[in-house]
Amino acid sequence: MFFDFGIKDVIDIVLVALMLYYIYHLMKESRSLNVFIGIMMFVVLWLFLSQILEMRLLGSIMDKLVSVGVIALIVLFQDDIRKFLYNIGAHQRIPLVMKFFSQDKKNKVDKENIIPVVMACLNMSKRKVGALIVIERSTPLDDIAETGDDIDANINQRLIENIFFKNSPLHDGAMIISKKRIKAAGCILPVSHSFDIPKELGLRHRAAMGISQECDAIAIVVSEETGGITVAIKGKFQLRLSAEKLESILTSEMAV
Ligand SMILES: Nc1ncnc2c1ncn2[C@@H]1O[C@H](COP(=O)(O)OP(=O)(O)OP(=O)(O)O)[C@@H](O)[C@H]1O
Repeated sequence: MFFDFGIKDVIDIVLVALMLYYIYHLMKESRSLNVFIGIMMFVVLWLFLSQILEMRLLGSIMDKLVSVGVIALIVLFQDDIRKFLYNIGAHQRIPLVMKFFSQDKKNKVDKENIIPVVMACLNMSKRKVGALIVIERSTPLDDIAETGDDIDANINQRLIENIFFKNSPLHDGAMIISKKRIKAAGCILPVSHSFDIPKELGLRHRAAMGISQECDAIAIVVSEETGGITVAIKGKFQLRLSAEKLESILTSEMAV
């Protein structure tokens, strides 16, 4: 048995080790480290009892628990599994595939649409009007848009400012910009539970981070408290932006 051990087995072990390390990191981030340790202890005990000691009765009971446990884990960790699969998809994308699935070039938000967004953010920042704007890229945001109210209007600076005006019925929640249109407002975004977000940033920023972690959308926040403009892209914040910087980020990101 020992002599059968070959290069394939080494690769197998390395891949399993990498997978366990990745799961360990994911669970640590989502505060589920104790669950991970519990699962590992159960698996070691199961292998020891059923494979090494060959206890058939206990082994078969544990086999059944493992098959039910896998379903329970999928339900318990559906958000983390989703994030994990999204990360794999995002890293492995080949440019050609990306081109195939992404929006038509003519539907992509361009410079003409970026200016009104930037100007609206600048004005709202000066007046400390809170705002949360999400610009769709290759991942469709239809499910998010459905949580708010349909707008379907041209991207217009005054309309954006009007929507986020404090007494407007749609000022709460996020605005979705898709295919050169303001698609919806008052939308609910997934909130990030990351520990890395500075404590002074509240739910609006957490919601921007949440959507940017789940897809390739660009989220812009204007803080009601400080007037600061922040952008969240792929799980990273760029804080305290000037209008010029916001414009250059949007222009370069939309060109990708
Ligand atoms: N999940 C969410 N999806 C969309 N919008 C949200 C979500 N959670 C909170 N918001 C928006 O954020 C507002 C609350 O902002 P909060 O003061 O907690 O955030 P903040 O990050 O500190 O921003 P600010 O600096 O503007 O105060 C809500 O009134 C709502 O409009």
